Amino acid sequence: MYFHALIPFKPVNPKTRLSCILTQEEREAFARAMLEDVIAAVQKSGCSATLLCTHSFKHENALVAVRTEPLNDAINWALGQFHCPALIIMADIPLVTAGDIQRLIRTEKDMSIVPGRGGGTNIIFLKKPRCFRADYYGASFLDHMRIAEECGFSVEVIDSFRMSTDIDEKEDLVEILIHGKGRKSREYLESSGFSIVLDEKGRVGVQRDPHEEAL
Ligand SMILES: Nc1nc2c(ncn2[C@@H]2O[C@H](COP(=O)(O)OP(=O)(O)OP(=O)(O)O)[C@@H](O)[C@H]2O)c(=O)[nH]1
Ligand SMILES: C[C@H](OP(=O)(O)O)C(=O)O
Repeated sequence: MYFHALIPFKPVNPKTRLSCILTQEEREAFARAMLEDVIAAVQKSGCSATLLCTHSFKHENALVAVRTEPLNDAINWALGQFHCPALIIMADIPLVTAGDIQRLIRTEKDMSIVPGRGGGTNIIFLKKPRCFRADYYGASFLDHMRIAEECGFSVEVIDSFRMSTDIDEKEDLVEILIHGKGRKSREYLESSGFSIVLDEKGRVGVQRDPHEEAL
């Protein structure tokens, strides 16, 4: 089956929730590294990619559409252009694999969806994208389930650690350091001096070599 992946991406001043440990320039490089991981998985799954970018951006393996309106408006504009099944996948889930994506697109339902932690939505696969409407932010998983029902879509909810792990906060970096073997995002963190550390209660966190800190 031919399908297309839509990857929203903010190349300028992204991941502000990581400002406590990364400068703007570093956040831009890190967001770009996570994007590379996502594009690699998308391409390996046999899917072509379009980046829906807030600012001008170039990528050798993806088409780019620059859309300056808010995220949901930009996605809904894009969904209206599709004549084939579509995947909406966020650029901050670097642990995703091609096999994970194939699991989504093999669904027998009209739509498959991967929740993010805290009520969000990390990936949606739509056989009829033009009928759907995206509603990210807040408890978007519930909103997307309701919209699917309004559209009359059958839905498969996919439970996957790798796809549910979106990287928003400092604590999330642990998952890349532990599970991100071979990923550009892990390479970036390691080359920037990040490593895992245990606190006095044995909980796993991240630390950064003070010599690598640009803040
Ligand atoms: N096209 C587009 N993509 C966006 C926009 N805001 C975020 N994104 C992308 O949507 C995905 C999820 O966004 P967030 O987790 O909120 O990322 P973020 O806005 O960079 O992070 P914070 O500043 O920490 O909220 C990522 O792939 C972002 O690059 C936007 O306004 N337009
Ligand atoms: C844009 C997206 O929204 P959510 O998944 O929280 O609805 C996100 O912040 O990852």
